[in-house]
Amino acid sequence: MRYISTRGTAPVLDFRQVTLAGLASDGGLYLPETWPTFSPEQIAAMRGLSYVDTAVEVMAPFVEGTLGRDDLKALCEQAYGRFSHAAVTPLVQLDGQHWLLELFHGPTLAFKDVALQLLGLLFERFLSGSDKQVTVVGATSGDTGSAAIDALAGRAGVDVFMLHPKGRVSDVQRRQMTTVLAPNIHNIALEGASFDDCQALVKAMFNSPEFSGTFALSAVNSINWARLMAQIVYYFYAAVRLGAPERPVAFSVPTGNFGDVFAGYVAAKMGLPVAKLIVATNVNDILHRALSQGDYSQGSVVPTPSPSMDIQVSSNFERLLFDLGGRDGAALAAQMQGFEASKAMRLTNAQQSGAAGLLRSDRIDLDDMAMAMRWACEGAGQVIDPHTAIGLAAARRADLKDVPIVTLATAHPAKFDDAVERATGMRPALPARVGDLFDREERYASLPGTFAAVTAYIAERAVPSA
Ligand SMILES: Cc1ncc(COP(=O)(O)O)c(C=O)c1O
Ligand SMILES: N[C@@H](CCOP(=O)(O)O)C(=O)O
Repeated sequence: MRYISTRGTAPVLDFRQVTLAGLASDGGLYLPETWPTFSPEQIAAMRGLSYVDTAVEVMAPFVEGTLGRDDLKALCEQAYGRFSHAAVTPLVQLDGQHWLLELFHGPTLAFKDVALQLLGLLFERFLSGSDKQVTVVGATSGDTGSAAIDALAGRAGVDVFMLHPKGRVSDVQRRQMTTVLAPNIHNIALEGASFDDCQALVKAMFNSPEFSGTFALSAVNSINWARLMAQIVYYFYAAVRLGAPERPVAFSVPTGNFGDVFAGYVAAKMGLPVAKLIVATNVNDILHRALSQGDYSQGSVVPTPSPSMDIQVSSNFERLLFDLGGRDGAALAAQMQGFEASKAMRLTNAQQSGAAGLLRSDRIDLDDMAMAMRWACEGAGQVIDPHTAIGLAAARRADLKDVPIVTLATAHPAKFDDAVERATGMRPALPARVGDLFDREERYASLPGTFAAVTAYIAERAVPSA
């Protein structure tokens, strides 16, 4: 499989190269040159497969030329062996139409583990035997950071510099990052910053010829294609269990950086019968405005009880616009450069109507979020986190008849215990597997959110490429 950039001019890469590369050198994002597809018979043959075997079927076409099926299977067994549920991503029925797909049974209690446990092993595999030292620069609103740190702590050949917006992640999220004291892990809390500011700094580092020429930069955010590839798997796994390919299934996805829902879009391109993908946002609703009105204009970020979705520039939306706009790299580069200059853009008619076939969106406010948490708790005995509640609220008012709707349960409720308690009166306990999180020493740097301050901090600690 070969990978191309959304902006058309970066070199074409193979899977190993794209995994280590992160952002493309033309500022774009990598994606496969063509979408592999499965016939209904091939999808039907996934019935009864374990999560690992489903993962091998779904991901094999993307790693072709770099990893064989046996190697891929061994990596998946190792990655998903750390999950606390035998089904890895189990389905839980709420009522006659609604299901939760629990994605939080990994080591750091959020869906990010599904991809990052594998990505950590891919880094190890692709760097072994070389003396290359990779500098991972990442931005997090809480969950990517903890999952990436768990996956990469102590690994040879990788230093991790993780930026988070100071005071805008939950206590559990922060501690999951800052109590990991491995020497290759560096947490940076950016003062007065939002996740968008952190993400913009990361992209600026990739786009700086001087900085990216000095360090072998790599990414663990969903700008890295391998992240999305691993997330496609659970759409197949869930839909097949609910009757695909004969019965189409809809998914409701709590959305911020548009990575998780883009993985669902790819599953549909690969032949999975997806009735609808519901893009559920909180009040930081740039994606809802874009999909419902064609207006992709950046507002300022409002802090909410679903902090991981407090995002107003959704990186992976670029991948969707590229695919829907006929894969014209030059046109997309001009559109994105216009957005970067003015913080606003209109979707083209082709992009808007292309999206409308599969995607619909909704914006969920605080009251609707709290109501969904109470409904799940009182009606179905399920305590859910605020992000999942946003997905569930959108699913419940989607008006899709006769179709099972699966809401992606993206985080364990205990990661957001204060918000859950406020809405439901129940305070979820942290699972034993996270251990004595609140007794451990924390270590992180607090820095002003400027390019100069952050790059100076990294340059003092990272190993320059040869
Ligand atoms: C718990 C949780 N739910 C939902 C999201 C949104 O996912 P995405 O950024 O892939 O749209 C995130 C962050 O990415 C998250 O951490
Ligand atoms: N919600 C995320 C934000 C980063 O998203 P990513 O999927 O692009 O890594 C987080 O928790 O950090």
